[in-house]
Amino acid sequence: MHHVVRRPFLRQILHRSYSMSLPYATEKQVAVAAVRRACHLTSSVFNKLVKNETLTKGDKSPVTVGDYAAQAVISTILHHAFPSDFIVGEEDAAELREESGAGLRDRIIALANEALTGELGLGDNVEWGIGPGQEKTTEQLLDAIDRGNHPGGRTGRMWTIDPIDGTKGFLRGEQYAVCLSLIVDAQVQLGVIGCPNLLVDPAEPDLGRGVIFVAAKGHGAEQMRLSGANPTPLKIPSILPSEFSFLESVEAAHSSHSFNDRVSTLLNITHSPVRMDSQAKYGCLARGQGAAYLRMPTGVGYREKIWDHAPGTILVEEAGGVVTDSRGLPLDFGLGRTLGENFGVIAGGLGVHARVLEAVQTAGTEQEAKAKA
Ligand SMILES: Nc1ncnc2c1ncn2[C@@H]1O[C@H](COP(=O)(O)O)[C@@H](O)[C@H]1OP(=O)(O)O
Repeated sequence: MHHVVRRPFLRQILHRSYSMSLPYATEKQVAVAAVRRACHLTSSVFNKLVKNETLTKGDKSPVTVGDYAAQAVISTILHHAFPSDFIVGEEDAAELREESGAGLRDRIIALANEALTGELGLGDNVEWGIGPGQEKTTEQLLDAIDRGNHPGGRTGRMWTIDPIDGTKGFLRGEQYAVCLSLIVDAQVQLGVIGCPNLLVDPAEPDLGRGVIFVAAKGHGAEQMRLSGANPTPLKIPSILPSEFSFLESVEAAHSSHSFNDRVSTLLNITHSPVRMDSQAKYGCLARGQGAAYLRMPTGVGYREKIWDHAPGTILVEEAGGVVTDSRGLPLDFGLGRTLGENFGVIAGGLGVHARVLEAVQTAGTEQEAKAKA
């Protein structure tokens, strides 16, 4: 009798301390498992279709194949674990449902099923629709891709998926990222960024490549191996690095290199910027590689997408840094699928961010004066 009375109480206490320690513990496990499988998928697409050039001329780009298949995998896992959550994903399956899309569709379904049915790994759970024997039908996988059509907004639980962020880097065999975030009532609660090509430790190249960055609101940021092993907390150094360099896009069309040059000059930075595709830049910043990430628009009209910044923003903030737009305003993830009125992105450690913001505003004023003259 004594035993029967005590057990629920104990369970209650255990549950309370567990949920106090990490309110989105299950979401974190599911998100890491989904990103890990998608990373293996995109690496295998690269090895099969890009490196070995097995695509024929009429085939769709390997990016398209990887993008669709990775979104199908992540969305399927999320739907099994959290059936009522919404998803804001980059892709929809309209093209794959057309008669002319049959070849592409078959390839994507095969890849997605291969990724979903792989052996269970560290922390995996069969209830998330993964593991041997868990094949899905074509219709189920196309529906999974289409579930990414949520318009976003200020209220509710929604996941953002960018199945291959940094498509140019993916094709060059350089950096790209598989990105996932959970947003609740417009606040990012969880961010996971898988970087299959990123060195585990730039100081020790022998450790190899393949990293997953994870951050949960109020609970810090960490880096782990693709397998989930070796979770290591991340903290942006609070002092100004002696070798200050910016992280910036490789693609000049995505971020103004000349504006960054001017900001560097204003800050007396002598080191060249580190150019890298995708949200791997946020990951590098969070682990102290590069002092700030600066992304200024190259023209008017392009609106940044929430899936391109939600995981990176929480990662940098949880590592002790600050992320704002070029006016110093927080990024607003509650305006729909884009960041709306936010103009540019500045990310950096606490002190560094303030200095970069000041220099960005000076460079902006100069630019406006020049345009008027
Ligand atoms: N004109 C643009 N300005 C800023 N970002 C852009 C622009 N065009 C595309 N992007 C986005 O930049 C991201 C990659 O950024 P990075 O240069 O840091 O690797 C992609 O998600 C891409 O979106 P999309 O996938 O719609 O092409």
